[in-house]
Amino acid sequence: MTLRIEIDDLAKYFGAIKAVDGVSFSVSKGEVLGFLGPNGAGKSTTMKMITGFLTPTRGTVRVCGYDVLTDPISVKAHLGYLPEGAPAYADMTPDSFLKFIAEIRGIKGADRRRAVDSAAERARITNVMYQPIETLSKGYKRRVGLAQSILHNPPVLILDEPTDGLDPNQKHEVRTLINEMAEDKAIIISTHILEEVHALCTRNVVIANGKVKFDGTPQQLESKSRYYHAVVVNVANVEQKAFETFLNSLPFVAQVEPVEGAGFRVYPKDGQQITADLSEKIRENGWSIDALHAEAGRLDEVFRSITMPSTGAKN
Ligand SMILES: Nc1ncnc2c1ncn2[C@@H]1O[C@H](COP(=O)(O)OP(=O)(O)OP(=O)(O)O)[C@@H](O)[C@H]1O
Repeated sequence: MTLRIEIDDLAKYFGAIKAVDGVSFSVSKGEVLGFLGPNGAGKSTTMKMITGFLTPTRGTVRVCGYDVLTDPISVKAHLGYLPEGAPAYADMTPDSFLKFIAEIRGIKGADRRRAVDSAAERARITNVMYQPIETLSKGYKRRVGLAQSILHNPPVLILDEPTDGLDPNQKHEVRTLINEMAEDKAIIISTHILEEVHALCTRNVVIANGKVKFDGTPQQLESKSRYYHAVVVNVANVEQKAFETFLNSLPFVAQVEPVEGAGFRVYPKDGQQITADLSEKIRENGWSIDALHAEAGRLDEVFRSITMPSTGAKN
């Protein structure tokens, strides 16, 4: 595991506002870290500090071993950054914009053409290279931004809400692009779109009020849901009360609740998988199963419980 991004006790205060307040995590090559949190949680501020656009109040950021405070130029050379929203320079074409960025990054001559062509190809914008950026659709604008961020083939990518405001097709395309790049890079994407936890991320950090509330895999995040591994089950020709009593008597069952017109939802003890055991016990009784399916965790519920624990949801 090659560590590419190391963040230690990072903080940024704007006067009395503690936008980021002691954040620590690291990202390795091959990881796509989904940085989740509600509006105002501190995601953009953290990303701006990683990329050297904002100076931390406290703490350190290292990118590929370089400290962002003492070696900002090496840090910028090793990372690509897609800021929130669309790229500036709306009256430029993608071709002139990318050539301009290449120039700033010190890529010259034939290398410049090669870098622009390769980034344009990977971001799938070759068909709009000579059209003013302001006339492009949101999806294409975002892809121009992505092309800009990968122009120098950086080992680290920081993407701030890369799919925000895109339609489902455009979202899918941008996610595919990110997945394609994931293998040999360390990537952080900030998002509040929960479906991206599965579509994109190998790990998630959830922040709220400037502090890390969760750091783990998408599955670990999902397993915090009270619905994780719960099973909805119904049987034919059995009196409902008798069936409920039977379910409650099973050793692996923690709780049973009726589901309107669809039998019962059965919560397992200790989050274990109970589908097979449950179906076996029902068949032992000679009952025939009408419906039986396991539920996934509900990320919206987990997200709420982690970022707003006062709602009383399970944490
Ligand atoms: N330049 C600034 N001056 C003062 N306060 C700021 C500044 N930048 C951000 N903040 C505040 O810091 C907090 C964190 O903001 P940040 O933009 O990092 O959140 P975010 O998680 O990216 O939110 P969103 O999902 O809405 O983009 C917010 O309360 C915000 O108002």
